[in-house]
Amino acid sequence: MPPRTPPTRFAYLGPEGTFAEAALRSAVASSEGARYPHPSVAAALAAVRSGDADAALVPLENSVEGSVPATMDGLADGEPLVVTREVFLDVAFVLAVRPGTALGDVRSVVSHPHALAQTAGRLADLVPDVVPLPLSSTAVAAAAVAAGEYDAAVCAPIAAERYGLVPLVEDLADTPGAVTRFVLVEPAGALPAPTGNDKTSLVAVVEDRTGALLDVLREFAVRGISLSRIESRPTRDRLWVYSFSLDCEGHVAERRVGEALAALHRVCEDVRFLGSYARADGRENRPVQPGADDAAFTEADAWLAAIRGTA
Ligand SMILES: O=C(O)C(=O)Cc1ccccc1
Repeated sequence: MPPRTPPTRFAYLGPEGTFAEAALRSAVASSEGARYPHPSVAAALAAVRSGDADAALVPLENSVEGSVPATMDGLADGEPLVVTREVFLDVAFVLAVRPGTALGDVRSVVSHPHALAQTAGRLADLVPDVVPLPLSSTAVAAAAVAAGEYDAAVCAPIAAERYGLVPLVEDLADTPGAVTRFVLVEPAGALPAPTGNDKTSLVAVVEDRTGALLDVLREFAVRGISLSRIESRPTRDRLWVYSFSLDCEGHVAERRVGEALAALHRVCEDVRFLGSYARADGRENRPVQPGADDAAFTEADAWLAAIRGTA
């Protein structure tokens, strides 16, 4: 495999001050490339697809709220992209206002839907008469409050500072300790080398028939591959036809994972490979079961070749 050219132009869900920017900063040093804010997840992914950026850092899921649909769907559809890295970030929210605003003055609250969902209980207590409004990111919300369009934003402390706001309430999350999983996405073909502790992501579209999901799961189970996430998403273009978005342990370069993907390719309507990348959630993959490691596959190949007289 030729060595990959590391990305140097990074798109992210902007503007400055988003959690996505913080995740990108934590993963990629300034000396390794330039960061370009984009107004939406779709725009950041489009920048990679058009070649304007080499990679995009976007939120994928949150430990409290679940997946970010814009990212799930943006990866499942359109020109293929792959995840080359996952980045975990602790998120802490503040209720940010222009200096001088008191809680009693707050008539509107804005933020990213995930931030609003994770602070819904506290907001209901603090500003019961306000119906929070979703915007494309926490930092765009902070900028809109600074511009006087709304009274308060749910955002990162750093975003409040960046837009000249003050934190009226700190530690706003209903569930403390929430973690968001971001992914670095590159054009299809980028494949980091296996590290021995990797994950593989994919989307499988199955026919509407009895046992279709079981057929998908079986291909992993018989090869001793553990799944770390599975969820269904509507295909959108076909009514009541679903795709399954999943992460499994292992790297596509490993035989058991490669063979599971090849088997899915045979039995599913469609399979989209979404990348193999180093596991970064602080956990270790389960030990590979006896008979499921690469050496066992190679030995079995030799055995079969001998039977067929092709050795
Ligand atoms: O809007 C942001 O700052 C993002 O990066 C998306 C997001 C929103 C809420 C929690 C985690 C990530």
